[in-house]
Amino acid sequence: MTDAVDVRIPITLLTGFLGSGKTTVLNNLLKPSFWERLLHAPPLTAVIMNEFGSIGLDHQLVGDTQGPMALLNGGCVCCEIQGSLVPTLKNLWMGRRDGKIPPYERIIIETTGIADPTPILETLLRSEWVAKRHYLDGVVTTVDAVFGNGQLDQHFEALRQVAGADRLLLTKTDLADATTIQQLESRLASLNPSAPISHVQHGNVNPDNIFKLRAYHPSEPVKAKQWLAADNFRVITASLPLKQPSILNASAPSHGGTDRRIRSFSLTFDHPLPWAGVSEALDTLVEFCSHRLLRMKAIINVQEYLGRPIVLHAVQHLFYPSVELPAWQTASKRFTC
Ligand SMILES: Nc1nc2c(ncn2[C@@H]2O[C@H](COP(=O)(O)OP(=O)(O)OP(=O)(O)O)[C@@H](O)[C@H]2O)c(=O)[nH]1
Repeated sequence: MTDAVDVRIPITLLTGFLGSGKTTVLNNLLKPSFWERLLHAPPLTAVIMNEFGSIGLDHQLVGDTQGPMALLNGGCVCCEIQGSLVPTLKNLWMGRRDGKIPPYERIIIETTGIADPTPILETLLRSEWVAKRHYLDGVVTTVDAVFGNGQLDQHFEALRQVAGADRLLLTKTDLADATTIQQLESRLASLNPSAPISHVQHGNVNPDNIFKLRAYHPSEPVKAKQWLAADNFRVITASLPLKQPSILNASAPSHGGTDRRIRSFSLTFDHPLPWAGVSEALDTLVEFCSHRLLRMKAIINVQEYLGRPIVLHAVQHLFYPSVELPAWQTASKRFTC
């Protein structure tokens, strides 16, 4: 599907550990004055804020917003109140359809600081009702430049927020020294090689790092290449046959080798692969490793579809329908995932 025909509403998941600057970023994005500087009309945005406490406070910190705001309080939308997300999206959508709320063009969901984004992604991607009317544009994670390292050491949620991100915003770089920032950046790159990292001070973010990421929706070869960011991964060269224990147990050290709980790697194949083999390998991956798999992205050169790259992605055990791209961008047609 291309931009021209996809009229569904994009959803951005804004996550990040406690106090890492999510609301500060959100606040800026919703301010008309922020967009005036960019000579751009602010997109009318609906916000869903999830707060842990039964009385939400964050929404009171959000200034002027022209779009609707929905609050999900009293638990985390990744677990206790996971079931509230789709009804909230439905209420917003029906209000928009019936003209009761402004016709918002996009949605930002701000999670709690201790949310695991993966179950939220699952909820969004699994619901047919949601998928018909919305698409997940991407996951944006804020990381505190001062406390980020310690939070990654101590809180598994912080690791998962980083590992599941499509963009990483390193916040409070005005407060951290250059060495701390550099060390944290290389740790983030090792945890999630495919997510570009931007420095953000006081929420002053470039909207291009938040919107139109189309992270689950690569519609052109050029975007697909950026989306995969395969060059940043440690490569494991694999050979046929696909269904090999070595692939399933692949555990290449991450760049820094410090975060043993989450590792990232890529596999490349020099020759086109038979679809049956790919499919069997993926089934095996789901059967034996899905509980350990956070995210998978692939561009595959399949024997049966020569010349047409096939894009695949998964969040945990959930695999999404493959997308066929019109052509390969470069001469390289290696299967990378
Ligand atoms: N100096 C500095 N302070 C910042 C920056 N970004 C955020 N802050 C401050 O950090 C504090 C926490 O920021 P929030 O935006 O509320 O963080 P949050 O992630 O929404 O927090 P929770 O909702 O509690 O998880 C606030 O006092 C912000 O003003 C920054 O880049 N530099």
